[in-house]
Amino acid sequence: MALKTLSAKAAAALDKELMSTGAFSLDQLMELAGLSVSQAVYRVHPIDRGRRILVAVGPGNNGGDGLVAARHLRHYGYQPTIYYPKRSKNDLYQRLAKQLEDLDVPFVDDFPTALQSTDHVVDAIFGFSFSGEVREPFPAVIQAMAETKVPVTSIDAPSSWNIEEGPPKSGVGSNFHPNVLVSLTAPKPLVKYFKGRHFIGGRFVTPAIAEKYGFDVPAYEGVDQIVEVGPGGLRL
Ligand SMILES: NC(=O)C1=CN([C@@H]2O[C@H](COP(=O)(O)OP(=O)(O)OC[C@H]3O[C@@H](n4cnc5c(N)ncnc54)[C@H](O)[C@@H]3O)[C@@H](O)[C@H]2O)[C@@H](O)CC1
Ligand SMILES: [K+]
Repeated sequence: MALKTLSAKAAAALDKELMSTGAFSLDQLMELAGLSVSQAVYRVHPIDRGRRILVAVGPGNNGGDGLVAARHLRHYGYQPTIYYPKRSKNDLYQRLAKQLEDLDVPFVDDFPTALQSTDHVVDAIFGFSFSGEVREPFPAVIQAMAETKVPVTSIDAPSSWNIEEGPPKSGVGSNFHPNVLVSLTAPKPLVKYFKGRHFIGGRFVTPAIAEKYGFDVPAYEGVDQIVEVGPGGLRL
């Protein structure tokens, strides 16, 4: 049976609701989202497969999740490197970047070169608020992720994919098929085009919210922040 999906509009409304009537702060949700992603990377890419993790960080909250994941991965013993070309002036992102700098995590300007010496990539460029055609400087980054043999884990959406309709039919992103996807809260409709390992993360939703938005809270086990589900959002 297929898992219920959340449209981009519903995902944005749910986010807003969690941060208003739900009484969460963005920092809290981002911390839990990033923690989920770090656990998924640990699961699919154990440390003995190579410690070097390149995190491609976009300008919004998807990027923030990537910065948080990088910090947790650093504490697990990985060696993250951050590509963050459009740094936000927002205080939250500045603090997340400072926390990484204090752990001596390097920030690099040249993504294709960094890609040549990494063991795994985390795609934290765009999430459910992406729309239209990919603007600079990200087309070359998406293209490099599409062509690399290094495994890629995408946060919430493969960046450049349309949230409802999946990979673009042509141009940037049409050949981008990441190996792993961590859907936050619930999968987005694009999962039906995704063929890799698929996890749900973001263990912060109440049963009442899940019921209101029409999806099931996955059966997280023990202290896990992620649950693996089938590729296109099918239950395993
Ligand atoms: N409730 C949840 O599930 C949570 C979701 N979070 C994350 O927040 C994400 C959504 O964050 P945001 O709404 O900030 O948006 P995104 O991070 O998805 O992207 C928005 C940014 O991308 C830019 N952008 C959009 N289309 C573009 C294009 N075609 N070319 C270049 N730039 C483009 C926008 O200008 C904006 O700066 C989710 O996907 C998820 O990763 C978490 O941080 C918090 C909890
Ligand atoms: K992404």
